[in-house]
Amino acid sequence: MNLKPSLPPDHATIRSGRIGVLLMNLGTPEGTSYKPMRAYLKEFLSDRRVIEEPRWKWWPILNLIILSTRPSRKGKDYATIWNNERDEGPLKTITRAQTEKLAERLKGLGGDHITVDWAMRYGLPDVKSRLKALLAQGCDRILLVPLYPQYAAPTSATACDQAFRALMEMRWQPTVRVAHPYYADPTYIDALATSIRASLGKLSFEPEVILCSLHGMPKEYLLKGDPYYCQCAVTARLLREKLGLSEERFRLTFQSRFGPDEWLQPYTDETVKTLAQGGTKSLAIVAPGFSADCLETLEELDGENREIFLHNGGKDFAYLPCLNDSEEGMQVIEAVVRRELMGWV
Ligand SMILES: C=CC1=C(C)c2cc3[nH]c(cc4nc(cc5[nH]c(cc1n2)c(C)c5CCC(=O)O)C(CCC(=O)O)=C4C)c(C)c3C=C
Ligand SMILES: [Fe+2]
Ligand SMILES: [Fe+2]
Repeated sequence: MNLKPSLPPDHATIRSGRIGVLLMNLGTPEGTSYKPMRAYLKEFLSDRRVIEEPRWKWWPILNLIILSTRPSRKGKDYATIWNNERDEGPLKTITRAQTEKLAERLKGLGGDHITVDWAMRYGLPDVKSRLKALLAQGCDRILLVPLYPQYAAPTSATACDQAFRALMEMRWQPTVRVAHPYYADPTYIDALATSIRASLGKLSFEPEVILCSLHGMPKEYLLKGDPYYCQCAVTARLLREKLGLSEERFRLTFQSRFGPDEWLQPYTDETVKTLAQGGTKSLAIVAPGFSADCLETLEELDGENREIFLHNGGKDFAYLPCLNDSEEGMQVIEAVVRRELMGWV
């Protein structure tokens, strides 16, 4: 029996049978001058997953106040960490490197059936165009990997929203999976501990206190049910136990507060100041919530918080780098992806 339908001669040929893995991170401006900075901040801060204020209330604050001053101010901050060789933010450089290394590491798994790509929630390369590129290559199964160890609506959910919005326009949707947050995965905790020990080993001093600084979020989002705070607390506890440190020496704090509302506490900058003023002479900060170093780590932690510590009586300060595309970092991303691909390969 012939099961093949007879197709009209102009029937579209659509490639299929491949698996796509899309690494997704936050995004970065296209340049540090006013215009690209404004475009980036406007896209970011217009996202209802990030700012939950009603539109009528938020629109004038954003357009008349924030977007008139913040682009120039933050542009100067970005300029201090910019990758001038590639003319891009470090978040892009590192996410691209993670993608290339992951593709290499997955070669044994799916032969040449797997394509690994990357996209940014805000700015470029955008999620929709990278999804379309995967489909064009014949990926009819796609794994979305938000590169955030801890789930938060303003990061993981909005990246997935963006992917789902693109899927809404497709006649033939791929089968889609979303990687689970990996905040408690032993591979992640082990990788962090190994990386922290190695970084500490290179220092000329032993820090009295290590701050485990996670990106903050309005406290209200936690009260409304976002699991981010609890996942951060689990990561910090597991990491502290793995490193064998007391609660006094290894402390969870939250950085990058934005706007007048209360955010998750304790705040990193206030803790740094209080410690320095209270006589702590040596301090290290690690930021395990970021899968790649970026403005929030390189400028805010290694720049601003270093200044705060040294100006308030501190003597020795170190910022310990993120996992990035290091061997440990790649072990984590590979483990997450391999687990989520089970049943597909
Ligand atoms: C205003 C609300 C914000 C929430 C809520 C928020 C949550 C959140 N963000 C990250 C990760 C990153 N944020 C980064 C930059 C950044 N974040 C906000 C605002 C919120 N973030 C702004 C306005 C900016 C841009 C810089 C600035 O103007 O201050 C970055 C760095 C991007 C880069 O290019 O380097 C990351 C990464 C997480 C994990 C999170 C979780 C709740
Ligand atoms: Fe942020
Ligand atoms: Fe910041």
